[in-house]
Amino acid sequence: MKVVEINHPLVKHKVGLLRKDGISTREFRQLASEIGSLLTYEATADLALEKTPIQCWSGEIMVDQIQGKKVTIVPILRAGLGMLDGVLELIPNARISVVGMYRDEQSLKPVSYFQKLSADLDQRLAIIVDPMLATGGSMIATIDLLKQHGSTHIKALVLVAAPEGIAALEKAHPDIELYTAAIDECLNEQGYILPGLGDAGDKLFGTK
Ligand SMILES: O=P(O)(O)OC[C@H]1O[C@H](OP(=O)(O)OP(=O)(O)O)[C@H](O)[C@@H]1O
Ligand SMILES: O=c1cc[nH]c(=O)[nH]1
Ligand SMILES: [Mg+2]
Repeated sequence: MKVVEINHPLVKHKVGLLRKDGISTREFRQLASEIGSLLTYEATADLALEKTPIQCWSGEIMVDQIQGKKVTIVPILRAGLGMLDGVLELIPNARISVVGMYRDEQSLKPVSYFQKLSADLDQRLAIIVDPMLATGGSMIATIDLLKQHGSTHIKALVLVAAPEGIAALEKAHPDIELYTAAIDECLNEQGYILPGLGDAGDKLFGTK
């Protein structure tokens, strides 16, 4: 599995701000979205281009356009919504496939509760967004679902990844690519990432 930890200074700076205890909902939302944009920029660097004729002011010319069907962005509810606007800033014509998944607090296993996927998944790049890769269970279940519906080209964008989650993802889906703004130390006994961000969904939605 290709794992890319983004070391761009803007990303590192923004992740540092995200970790601050007592951060406001507004600031957490803004930073999650901004880092979502920066991760998207990196993750789309290898998209294939094709030459297309256009009428320019100076006559007909050939310009570069992204090849193939439109990308589908896959936010994992709830917390993935916090990165969606940032991805759409760079890919405004993307399709969106919504997957509802929460992690059972006791078993730490993912529980699926909603799905509404784009058509023609077999012909689109799928970019999954979720701030946290902890045990990896939610991401693995989402990729299982996308593959069952035909996806073959998948990239996952997360703000913070735990080594345990990366290892589990690599075992289950070695063919995907993971882009993360930080690889942290470990999980605690409750399955939270250390040092991590705390509960990203609660921080984005102002719950708890
Ligand atoms: O890698 P895992 O161990 O599966 O944990 C990560 C998942 O946990 C969080 O979601 P949560 O279950 O808190 O749902 P929420 O987004 O609705 O808050 C997070 O946004 C991931 O989806
Ligand atoms: O650290 C973690 C782990 C799972 N979900 C979160 O929101 N944070
Ligand atoms: Mg949560």
